[in-house]
Formats: sequence, C-alpha cells, structure tokens
Amino acid sequence: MSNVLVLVDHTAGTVRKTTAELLTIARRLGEPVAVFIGEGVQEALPALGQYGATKVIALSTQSNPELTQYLVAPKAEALQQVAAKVEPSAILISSNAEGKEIAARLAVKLEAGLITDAVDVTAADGGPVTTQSVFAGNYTVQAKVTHGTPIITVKPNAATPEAAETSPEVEEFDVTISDAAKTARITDSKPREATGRPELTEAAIIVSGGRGTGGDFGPVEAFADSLGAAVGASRAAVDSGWYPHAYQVGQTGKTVSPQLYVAAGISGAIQHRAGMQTSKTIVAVNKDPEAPIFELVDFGVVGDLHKVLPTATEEVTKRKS
Ligand SMILES: Cc1cc2nc3c(=O)[nH]c(=O)nc-3n(C[C@H](O)[C@H](O)[C@H](O)COP(=O)(O)OP(=O)(O)OC[C@H]3O[C@@H](n4cnc5c(N)ncnc54)[C@H](O)[C@@H]3O)c2cc1C
Repeated sequence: MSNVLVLVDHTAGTVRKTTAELLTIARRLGEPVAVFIGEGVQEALPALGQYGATKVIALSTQSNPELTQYLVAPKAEALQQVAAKVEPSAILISSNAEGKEIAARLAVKLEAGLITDAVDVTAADGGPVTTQSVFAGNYTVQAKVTHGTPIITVKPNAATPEAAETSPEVEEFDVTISDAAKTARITDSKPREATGRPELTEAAIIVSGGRGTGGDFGPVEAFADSLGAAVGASRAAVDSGWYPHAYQVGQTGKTVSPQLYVAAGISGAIQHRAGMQTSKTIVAVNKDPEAPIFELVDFGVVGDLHKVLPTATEEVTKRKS
C-alpha cells in the first residue's frame, strides 16, 4: 500500500483535531505517515496512533532549529526532503494560512499539482479526487491532480475523525535547510490569550453574534459557555470593534462547519453564509421575520436575542444540573 504523508498540526505535542481528520482521510488513500516538526513527538504519539498513523517521521528542532526559527520556507524544504525519501502517493496538509503557504512552496519544489481548501477527499483510480466549495459555497468542484504527487490542503471539519488504533514507530529525520530558506526570521511569538473556549474552526458548536447584539456580546458568550461552544462574529460586529477579527466568520473571515451554528442578530448576507453554510444544523435568532438568514436555517426564532439567548442559557444550564 502506498504511503500518504500527513503534516501534523500541533502545539508543543498537543495534536489538533484537524490532524485527526487528515489521518482519517489519509487512510482512505493509503497508509498514513505523519510528519512531526518540532518538539513534543512523544506527547503526540498516542493521538497519532489513535487515528491510524503507521509511522511518525520526527524532525526535531534540536537538530534543525531553523525549522521553527524562520517562517514557513524551512518547513517546505524539510517536507521536500521527507517526500524524496518516502515517495508518497499524496501529501495532506491542514488548510490554514501556514499550511497553505507550505503546500504552495512544496508544490513548486516537487513540480506537483496542488489543490487547496478541499472539503472532501476520496480515493479513485489514478489518485485522490477532491471536493472544493467555491463562489461563496454556491458551487462544488471535483478535481484531481494530473501531474506529480498530489498535494492537498484540507479544510477543518472535512471529515469526522475515526479512530483506528496503531502503534506507530518514530523515525528521527535530519534535514538540511538552505540559506535561501532562512530569509524571514521570527523575532517574537506569543499564543493568543486563552479564552477557555474551543478553537473557532474546530468547534462542534458555535454561537455567533452580529450587529443585532448592539455591541453587547455578553448573551452570546454566556449561551456559548452553557453549550461548551466557540464564539463567532459577523463582519459588521468585527468592523464595529465589538469582537476581534480572529473570530469573524465568512468570506473574509474563518470558514466553519460545526455540528451546530447559532446566528444571533445576523442578517445572513452572502459573505457571512460563505463561511458557515456547510454547518450541519443552523439556528438563527433574529427579530426580523424577513431576515435572509431564515432561508438557510433548520430552526429559527423570531425575537430579541437579548431575551431569547438568556432564556436559552438558563434552560441549558438547568438541564445540565
Ligand atoms: C468583500 C466583502 C467581504 C465580506 N466578508 C464578510 C465576512 O467574512 N463575514 C461577514 O459576516 N460579513 C462579511 N461581509 C459583510 C456582509 O456583506 C454584511 O454586511 C455583514 O455580514 C452584516 O453583518 P450582520 O448580519 O451582523 O449585520 P446586519 O446585516 O446589519 O444584520 C443585523 C441583523 O440583526 C437583526 N437584529 C437587530 N437587532 C436584533 C436583536 N435585538 N435581536 C435579534 N436580532 C436583531 C436585524 O434584524 C438584522 O437582520 C463582507 C462584505 C464584503 C463586501
């Protein structure tokens, strides 16, 4: 069976859910081989084994500090060297800003076809077939790479992680990073302040607020917390300075696809829909019964979010206790 490389997305060995999704997809295509860049591979092993990695290729920053001292380019060079050794039938990378830049650089180096932002990947004769959601989600496009090793970036929530226990061996791998890749040095980095809520693009439930909040995200946050959900925002709310841009959902924000998306005080503009319309169940709270968001929802509540959300929060809290 052919090897499928999966670039592991992690923070100090804590593997992100997107990697479990990539490993699940990789198993459809061949034998998943995880590429782990950085420190913490031993901490990551149980999670990688749980989702079927047959092997973990570890690129330690002790022997190759450039890998995390510089932006992106060294990681692309390193993956090129791993690919030369493993000769994979496909390479899967998470569709985030860094992942897409690594993928693009790697595609140039390997002279291989690249498909970004896949929302599904299936096995087929002659290589994987991807599905992309384009033009604000109004079209889906099926595509396959016709030249070289397919490099595919996959959006979060493209697959439900399915466990397939393995005991992967770890192979330490040293790379040589050229001076040409050491052009943008990281001078400082710090993690975003922890909110205690799940990461927006990975959350199973999201409660988003729009202009209808009037700037008071208290009811949105309280309802989100009662459900263990992430908080999102429309661009109108972000542009008004009511919520940070990192939480914007939509065409110029994050694309999300949770099990449950609650839109509170959001009209449902096409650019907002582009980021959330693949959510499994959509609920809207809006005081205007004609709001376009109601065309999209599974359940709608016509009412003032400042009354509806606290009532819903109280009810959820009561049922939990
Ligand atoms: C190039 C481009 C990119 C864009 N990208 C994005 C993007 O990524 N994400 C995004 O969201 N938008 C984006 N937009 C903006 C988009 O077109 C809309 O302007 C925006 O989504 C509107 O946000 P909203 O629904 O919060 O505000 P509005 O459209 O003003 O809607 C507010 C809604 O709240 C309801 N409401 C008011 N008070 C209450 C209350 N008390 N209780 C309940 N309901 C209430 C109203 O009935 C209304 O439906 C983009 C626009 C452009 C041109």
